[in-house]
Amino acid sequence: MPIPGPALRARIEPNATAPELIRNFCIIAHIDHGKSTLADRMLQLTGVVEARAMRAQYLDRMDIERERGITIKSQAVRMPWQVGETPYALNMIDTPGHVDFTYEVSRSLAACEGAVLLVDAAQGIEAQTLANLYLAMENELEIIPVLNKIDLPAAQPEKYAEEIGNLVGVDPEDVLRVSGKTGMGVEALLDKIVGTIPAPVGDADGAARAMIFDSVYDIYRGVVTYVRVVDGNLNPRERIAMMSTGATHELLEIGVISPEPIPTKGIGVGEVGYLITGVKDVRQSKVGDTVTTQVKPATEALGGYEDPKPMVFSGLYPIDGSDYPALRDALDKLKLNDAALNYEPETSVALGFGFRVGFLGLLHLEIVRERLEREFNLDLISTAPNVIYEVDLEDRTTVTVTNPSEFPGGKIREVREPVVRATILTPSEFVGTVMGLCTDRRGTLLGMDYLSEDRVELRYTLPLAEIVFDFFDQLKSRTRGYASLDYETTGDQVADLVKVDILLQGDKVDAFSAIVHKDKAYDYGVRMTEKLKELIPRQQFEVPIQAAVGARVIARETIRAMRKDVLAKCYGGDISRKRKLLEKQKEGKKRMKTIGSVEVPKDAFIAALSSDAGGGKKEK
Ligand SMILES: Nc1nc2c(ncn2[C@@H]2O[C@H](COP(=O)(O)OP(=O)(O)OP(=O)(O)O)[C@@H](O)[C@H]2O)c(=O)[nH]1
Repeated sequence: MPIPGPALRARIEPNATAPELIRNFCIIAHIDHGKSTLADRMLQLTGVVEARAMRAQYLDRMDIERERGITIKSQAVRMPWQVGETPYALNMIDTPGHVDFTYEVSRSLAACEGAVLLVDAAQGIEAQTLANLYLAMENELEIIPVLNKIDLPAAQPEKYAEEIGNLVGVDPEDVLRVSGKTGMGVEALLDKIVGTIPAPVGDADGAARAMIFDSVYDIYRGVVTYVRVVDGNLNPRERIAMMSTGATHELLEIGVISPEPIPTKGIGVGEVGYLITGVKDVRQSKVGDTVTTQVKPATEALGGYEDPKPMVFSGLYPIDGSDYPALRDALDKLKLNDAALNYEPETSVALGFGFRVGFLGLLHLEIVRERLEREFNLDLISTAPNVIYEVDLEDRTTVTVTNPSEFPGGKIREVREPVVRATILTPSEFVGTVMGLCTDRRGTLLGMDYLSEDRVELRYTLPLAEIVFDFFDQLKSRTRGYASLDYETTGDQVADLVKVDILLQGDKVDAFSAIVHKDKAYDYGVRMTEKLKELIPRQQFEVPIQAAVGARVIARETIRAMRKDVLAKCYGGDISRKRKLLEKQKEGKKRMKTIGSVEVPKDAFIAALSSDAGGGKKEK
């Protein structure tokens, strides 16, 4: 994408560094409600990206984001906008809409004074609409409610304007109606942003303080750090300090993004821009941290900083053991660009050398796994996702378990599991179905409210282990896609949990072990042995499959031996057919992991848990 020419650059570099001419806002919404498309349209309307250069969802740079149509990394971009004779600089932050990335959303919100709350006019308010609205209100942002996709025949603007008006406390007539796709209403929205969102305030003469709200590794420039300046200013060539660690770096470049990096002479109060210091690891430039200057350091950091904490763990193993060094190097590279990625070496009896990797959630797990396979050409096995358990033993010691194989065998006094507070929005017709699913996943109803005559908000406490795998898929499939989910961790609870082991030919396969509630152990054992019987191909010998709790076998299946050699029917036949069969067999072996003497398909480790995982009863 070419850097804008002098004419455009002149418009982008107005004297809008004055805080009263700056508006910092973000776009927040439920997944797929149109944030990125609206951002595209704003880029075009403000002339920052000419129509011919526009690719749909311009700001979603990662391939996976574009293929999956979801925004993962927040992007900040500065847009010039004139109201009357006055030129303004609008700093827009397009935020991730997925529950895995709530921390990043919260840091983007902290960099703004206002938020465009976008609601799909054909869907209405969803769970993440509420979650992001509450986050924006916690940050005391000015909210501009907007109905999007009003070009859709299924749009019901009157109905949902009423819903949003009740929620945000504005007259439904004041809810803007736009179409990110056609551009209708977007100019009026830009004017409303200037007229409604307050200008940033700060102490221009104070010690510099800037909040990091994104940090991206670039293979050519090293880490590009996105900041919002609250006090003072930052200038090229001065030394800056990270307040969470005290580390200092020389500022090699500073500028604004519009939509590509444009170096400037510095950024001051209220400005949103980027810093390049030459560091190579995003961990040296943490989202939520405060940047100050070494020469005149601030005494107090800006609030809200947290180290990202992994919520879900999974084992990652190369199918081919000789790929272990390549997997380690690939994780080291991904870590440069993903501050939330945690991993450490792990050994499995069944799978060999691998890593126990911590993720923010299931989408984060899938994205990392896809990137490892696609960008580093690795063939991987990932074991079922686990949460962190705390196990108190009779001898007063406590074991932290992130891998079922670490679950202690001794006398257990108490097991604690993480729980979340879940918000589910559903049409009223599915309330019973949703309550049944939550009860089955050991949920406790906290309350329910009718948002309108046919939309209900349900609030549950649920064990994290019961939702990390396929709760969301089950929720969607049982409500014909209409229900939506958001959750946040709220601590832990004591639970009666046991470890269920799976044995192949009498040998325990640690990669298949799982920690489930005692009441669900039998169902889980039956389902896993049945599933594995389906997934593991017949071998030259009989393969007994057992599920056991400790020494007690609770379920078993047997895979009968294969009667004949694949080549049996083509002895004496044409050589090409024989070669094709052997090729096919070799191809098939690449996707297999040999455990003991049994060949297990790599997907068996996840597929075995599919359809109704999480130890739930056999669901209808
Ligand atoms: N008809 C119509 N479709 C739209 C409009 N805005 C977005 N879409 C479509 O809705 C889908 C989601 O749009 P995105 O802009 O990716 O939504 P998003 O909120 O950024 O999605 P996430 O980044 O995953 O949260 C895409 O297929 C868009 O083409 C609109 O105004 N009208």
